[in-house]
Amino acid sequence: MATKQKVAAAYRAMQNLEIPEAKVKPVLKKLLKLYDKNWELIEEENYRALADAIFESNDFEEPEEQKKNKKVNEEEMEDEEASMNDEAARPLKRLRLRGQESQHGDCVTNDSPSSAASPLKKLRIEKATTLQSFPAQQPQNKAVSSDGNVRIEARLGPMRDASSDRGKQPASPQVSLGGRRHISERGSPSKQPSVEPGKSLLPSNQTPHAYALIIPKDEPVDEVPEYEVPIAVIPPEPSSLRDSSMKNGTTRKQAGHVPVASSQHRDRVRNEDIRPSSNKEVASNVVIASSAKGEVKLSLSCNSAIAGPDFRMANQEQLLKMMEDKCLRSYKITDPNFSIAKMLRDICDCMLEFSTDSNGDSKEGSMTRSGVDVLKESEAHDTPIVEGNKELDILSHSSNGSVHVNSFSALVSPRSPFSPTNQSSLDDGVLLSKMDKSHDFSQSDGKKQLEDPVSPNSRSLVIVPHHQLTADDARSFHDVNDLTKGNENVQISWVNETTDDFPPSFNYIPQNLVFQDAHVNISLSRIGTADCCSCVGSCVYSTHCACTDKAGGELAYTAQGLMKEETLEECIAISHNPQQHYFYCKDCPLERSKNDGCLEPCKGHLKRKFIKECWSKCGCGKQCGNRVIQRGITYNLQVFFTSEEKGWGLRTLEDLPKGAFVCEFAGEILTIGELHERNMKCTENGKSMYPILLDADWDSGFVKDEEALCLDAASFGNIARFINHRCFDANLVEIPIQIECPDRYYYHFALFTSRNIAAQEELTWDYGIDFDDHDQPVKLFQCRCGSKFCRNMKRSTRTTRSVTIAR
Ligand SMILES: C[S@@+](CC[C@H](N)C(=O)[O-])C[C@H]1O[C@@H](n2cnc3c(N)ncnc32)[C@H](O)[C@@H]1O
Repeated sequence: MATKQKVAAAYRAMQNLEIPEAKVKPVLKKLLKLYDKNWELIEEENYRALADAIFESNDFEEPEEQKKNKKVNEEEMEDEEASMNDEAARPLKRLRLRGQESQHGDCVTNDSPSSAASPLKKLRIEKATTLQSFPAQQPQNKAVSSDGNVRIEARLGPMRDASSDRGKQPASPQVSLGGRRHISERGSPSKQPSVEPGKSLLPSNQTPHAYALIIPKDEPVDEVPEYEVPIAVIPPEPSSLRDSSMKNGTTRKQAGHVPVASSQHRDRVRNEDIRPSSNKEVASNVVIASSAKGEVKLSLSCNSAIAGPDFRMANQEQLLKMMEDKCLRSYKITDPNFSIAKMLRDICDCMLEFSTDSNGDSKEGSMTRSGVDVLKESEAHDTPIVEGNKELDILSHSSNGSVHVNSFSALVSPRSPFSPTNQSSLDDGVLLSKMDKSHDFSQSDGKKQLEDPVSPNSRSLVIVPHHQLTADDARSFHDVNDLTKGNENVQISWVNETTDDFPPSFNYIPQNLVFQDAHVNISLSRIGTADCCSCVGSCVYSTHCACTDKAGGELAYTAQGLMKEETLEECIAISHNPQQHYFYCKDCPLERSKNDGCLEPCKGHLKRKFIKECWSKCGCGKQCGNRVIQRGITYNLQVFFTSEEKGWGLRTLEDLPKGAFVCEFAGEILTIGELHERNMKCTENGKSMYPILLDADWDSGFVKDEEALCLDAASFGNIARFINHRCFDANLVEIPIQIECPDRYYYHFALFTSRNIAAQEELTWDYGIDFDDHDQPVKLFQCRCGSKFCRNMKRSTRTTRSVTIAR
């Protein structure tokens, strides 16, 4: 049949579905382009691909940017149209390419003119974003499109610097699947290094490619968000593969189904007619974990018991082929170069990028991770020695009916000797993606390095069969990415490049908690009209705000959420010249708490400038500019082992502007009496306390014992417990923030940057210690702050400040 007739036949078929020619034409053109004019694919199943594509294009409104692309593509298509009538269909290049490479884990990106010009593919690329989530096991992470499918996107190739996204909305909702790392409401700089996959995956000069995965939902979804997606195409499914793709519960239309007229209707068809029969109990699991040195372990498990007695193990080739076909057909992946092995390596890349960069995206969108414990780094991980296979491999079945599929590539791990282990979460094998230390961002020059994509050492994948893992190896697959255990808006990783030590064990609490006796009375009834504002929206625009009035009459924060220069300088000046701001209690609660019969005179407390933030009883909203610290940590930080014998420390992974809120010092709220008791116990058993007094307002009147409070972050604390002391020129300054209490005996101890801080710099704060005063609640330490103003070296005669932290 001549092309003209084929076009006419397609129009007719669509006419039967009451689709006007005008709608068919542009989609048909795109489809022809996508299929390299292979009419067979378009005609199959009564033009199902065409109909689906038309419906998809109708379902979603395209964003401006896509429309622009579309226009360009339309122009590109003009030539196509001209030749539409006379050119014979060319061979199916994309499928052939895919077929060629699918036999190999490795693939070469197709940048041929035809693929580059593919409008559909281009639109996909527009949509590309970092893999934020692997939501198959986490329904709450699924982004459900209006056709009832769940969409995950993974990006292959050089990553866009996320900082370029600052202040912009994600291109489409699904892009922000895991908004966690983009949470910064003030557009905090969140740099994402442009890490590229290894040489074998993608030549350095290639443009980014995107894979778009749509996992069919298995349950009806009542409310589905609308997504802006490009025209999606479901290529017809050859009958030879149909059975296999249906088996695992993939919701596909049966052959011969006539596409229906709306996405809602299609949902119904899928849910009612084609619902998988028995996949409710599918017990598959994806475990992704990484170590401090950038190794990523992927473990995919599926329960073979569900397949019944006829279960047989697919060989590697079959499995790859089946999965690739499935992805290309069922999941609407339109990239002909798609390969599963490559996708797995991409997951490793994304994981590495996710865990090492300062980009944002995703607490909620984080990949599915098992609760692999925080465990130790194995030294044996450092030197890969054997060039190995580059393919996906199926290692073994386990005796409990599970099958473990492990992927490996490039290099075989040098680890040895190995001994059997029964790490249940690691099962039978691991895929490790290694990042060469010389390219690690944590190197001593303090700057993140972009990986050399052509260096075989820059990142490689190594396979370590599970049965060869020692307990030490297993420990390296800890949940390194988040010391906060999901308690903060951002994940905070740790790294130790100096010793074999783990971070100390403690309970992470994002906010202060009362230990026992502390009387922190937070109640709405205590907040009078003078203690909360009646502003509407944000107090930034308010002429009169009761909260800011309390703190000096002016909003303390800039529109970007930074502490205003003037306020900040005032706070810094207090820290720098404490003598001028000391006050002395007549009857010091601290001395009273010692209860040793000899009441000593008060040694002085530093009166600080308070900031009052708005709170729940205020008229303003949650986004009010006068609510900064209560939104929590927003910058990318990392705990690291210092090289100056200070133990662990905290550093920033991104540049921080002056006046930025870093974190609050959170811990157990103790009465001063409890502090004293605990101090004595700790002295006896050699334990540490990290106490700070909440004494910045003790001069306001007689402080009752139960109101004289302090915080101890040693056993229960947040990330601030890792911040080391630096005399005088520390880069953080403490500022008391009053939020939910009208009194100032309880307040939040917030740490703000006192200057611009470059990425990788250690964050420090002046504890205000007088290193000459040995009559302090806790033991002093030998200061190694390195400051030229170090009080420990100079043995200053400065009096004791009220804040004391010692080990
Ligand atoms: C709040 S903790 C800071 C985190 C601590 N480095 C760790 O490893 O967990 C305070 C303790 O860190 C150590 N430290 C903090 N600053 C220090 C400094 N400038 N020089 C030496 N040790 C320091 C002291 O042992 C101190 O008791």
